[in-house]
Amino acid sequence: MSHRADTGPEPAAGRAALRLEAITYVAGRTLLDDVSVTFPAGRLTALSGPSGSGKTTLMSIAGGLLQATSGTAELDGQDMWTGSGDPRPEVAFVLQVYGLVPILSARENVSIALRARGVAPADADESAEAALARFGIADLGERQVEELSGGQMQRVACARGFVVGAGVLLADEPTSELDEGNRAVVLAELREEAARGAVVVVATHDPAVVDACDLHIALDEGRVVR
Ligand SMILES: Nc1ncnc2c1ncn2[C@@H]1O[C@H](COP(=O)(O)OP(=O)(O)OP(=O)(O)O)[C@@H](O)[C@H]1O
Repeated sequence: MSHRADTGPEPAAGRAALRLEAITYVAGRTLLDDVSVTFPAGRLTALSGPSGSGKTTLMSIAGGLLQATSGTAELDGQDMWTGSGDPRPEVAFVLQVYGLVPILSARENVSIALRARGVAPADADESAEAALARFGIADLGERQVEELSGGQMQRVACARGFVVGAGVLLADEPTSELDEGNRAVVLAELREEAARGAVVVVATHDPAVVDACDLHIALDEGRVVR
């Protein structure tokens, strides 16, 4: 793990960290093998590794979407697995396949993340618009998601993940469809979320994204290799 003390804010004293201890995940074969990693609050952590190395599986366990076969994933001593596959409300994802509702508008897709957390619809819509603006797509709010390009969809997915102000933000390849300018925007926003004190993890194949992070964990064939 590399520590770049010269970048990013100092994590607030006593902030929570997301700790994964001896995580093994078996689905026909062993996809994760005795993985122990800590994702600190207030830091941007890159998770790299070849395609199929287990990044998405590890993030799914870290966020409580998937139950590990053995081992623990805890935030401040609290188990991330709630027993149902529904993540805790403080967890937000930017998913690789976006997970957007194609027939809803961009704004509605972002707004529902807040409505699901009990935010009143008008307030949720207002925050959704602001979140779309963070990613330079304020003008696409009314457009149905199925009419958008891949990169535009990815930015809607970012807006939906970021709008929550989550304690734990898990972004799976959030820049894979983006040009350099938009990648820089997403990186700056990830940095902002960490500065707010969130645990921020970004799975990526992109060396420029790894470089922009404070910490770097690499997987290969389900094992931590750095
Ligand atoms: N539910 C499942 N059952 C069986 N195998 C699975 C399951 N989910 C993922 N896999 C396999 O586990 C391995 C790790 O997948 P994962 O999606 O975690 O990798 P990744 O590092 O995120 O890859 P990529 O960079 O391509 O997104 C792959 O070989 C994949 O085919």
